[in-house]
Amino acid sequence: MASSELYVAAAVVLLSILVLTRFVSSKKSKFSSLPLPPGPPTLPILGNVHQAPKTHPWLQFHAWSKTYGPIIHLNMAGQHVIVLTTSKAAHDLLAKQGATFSDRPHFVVAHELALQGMHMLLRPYDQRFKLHQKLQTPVLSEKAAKAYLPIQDLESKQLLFDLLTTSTTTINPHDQIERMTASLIYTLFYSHRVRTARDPILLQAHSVNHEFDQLAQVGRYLVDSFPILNNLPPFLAPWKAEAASHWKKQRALHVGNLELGIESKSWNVSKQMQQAVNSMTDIDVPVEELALNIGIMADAALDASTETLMWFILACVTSSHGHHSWISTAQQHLDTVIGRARLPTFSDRPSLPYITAIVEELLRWRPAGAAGVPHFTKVETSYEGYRIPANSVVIPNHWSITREEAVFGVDVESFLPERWLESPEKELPTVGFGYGRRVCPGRHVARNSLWIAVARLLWAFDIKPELNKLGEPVEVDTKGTDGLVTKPLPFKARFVPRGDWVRDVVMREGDTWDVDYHEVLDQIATVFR
Ligand code: HEM
Repeated sequence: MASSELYVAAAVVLLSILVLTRFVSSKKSKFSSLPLPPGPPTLPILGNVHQAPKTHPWLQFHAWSKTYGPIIHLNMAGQHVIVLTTSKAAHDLLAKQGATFSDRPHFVVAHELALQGMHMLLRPYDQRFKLHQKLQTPVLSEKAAKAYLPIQDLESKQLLFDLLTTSTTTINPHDQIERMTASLIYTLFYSHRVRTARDPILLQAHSVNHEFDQLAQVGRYLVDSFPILNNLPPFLAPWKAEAASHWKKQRALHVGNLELGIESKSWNVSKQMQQAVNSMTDIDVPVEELALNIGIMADAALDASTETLMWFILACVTSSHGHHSWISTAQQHLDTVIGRARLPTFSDRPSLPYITAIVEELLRWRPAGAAGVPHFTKVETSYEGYRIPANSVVIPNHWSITREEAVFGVDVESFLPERWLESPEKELPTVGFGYGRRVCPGRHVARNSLWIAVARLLWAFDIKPELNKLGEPVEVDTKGTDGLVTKPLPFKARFVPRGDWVRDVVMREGDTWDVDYHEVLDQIATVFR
């Protein structure tokens, strides 16, 4: 028998045994008299597998929420999946019961083998995770984020310059936006400014992340559903070689970047975190573990920030030819508060609540992680009279949470910044960054990046749809891609300067390549002393 056939035969036998044992092994517990949360009807053994959405799962979860309510139970061939569809349910479980709901589902290939258990987003909620969270907290705190504003100021000026000096006004701005977000993160983390979207370090990160995404595809490896298969010898477990090869690339990327940061002449996050590790006398943190903490943080920052800004451009494009007035309202505010002789700055923030409302609305209208990032509970518990079994995957479905009509109003599909300003007595729940002890630690840095970019882009440009040969606006798809980070499908926009004054200011201030950013970084260091 060829080894692949042997593998399939062994896998089928094990699979049958395991599916059966999952069903017969449920023991009585103090919650066993409670019903499971409601959900779509199931088939024997398969449960809801046949209804599992193949792409864009958040849309099907949202459709189910209309029938089954704020907490839904799915049975994926014995794997319990709980989908939360309201802010209240997500807060009650993931935040208020954080000690129970802060784990992550176990990915054998993508995490345990290919990342040697060191992927920050996928780490189980254990002592080692808490150690790494403790290393991250000071460099991502609100206070630290404030110290990073000069770098965000620099990179957002450069963004305007780059957009203004492209050869044509009709472009897909992804490269310019990604350059800005990458440069912010790589400057802070490694003292490395990114000049173009073709920077070799950025391209290497893309290539490694692309391979990782393939390994992390749900359902690609049987061993992810049945970890016991990992005990098979390597010749029956081809995923082991794939994962080992991937680990070498991850290690090379992140350790290489850490070394770049440590060897640089200025302050950066790598040096700051290395110093924190050195001061811990009782704990050993190997170099690759520190490198992955920083590197995965950089990856998490890059994609989510870039794509949220791409959704902003798309919101402008799809709003500019309708009756929507949020763009002109924002520009009136900018004209009144800023005028035409200078760029908006962070110190204008208190005077520009409408821009802040646009940022919140952006995070609501198109949450970058539309289905959130799954949490996991190892222990059984209950909620609102329902049993939540041990070993459940718990999905905070951001798409439903951001579309709760009782909270946000009936026009949830419209981009309406006003909803964040209209009822200050009834504060809306902020959305998009997850919940509880796994909430995005980069949210302060992210909000600042979004704010300055949104304010400056609206100050400088009318962002309009591409025109076809007949001079009509080209339709843009607003559904976006599948995946952990939901990206707009490629589209083009016209960046039309709002007047000659834009050119005057941006040409004067926007070319930042001569700025001594090492000096700016060394200023940041003073916050940590
Ligand atoms: C608009 C930009 C961003 C969005 C929408 C976003 C969103 C998220 C979400 C939804 C999660 C999962 C939370 C949960 O499990 O409940 C997350 C986790 C994370 N984010 Fe962000 N993020 C953004 C930017 C950033 C930035 C700028 C950084 C770092 C500088 C960052 C670092 C991380 C890390 C390290 C995690 C893993 C946390 C954990 O598993 O405990 N993110 N982010």
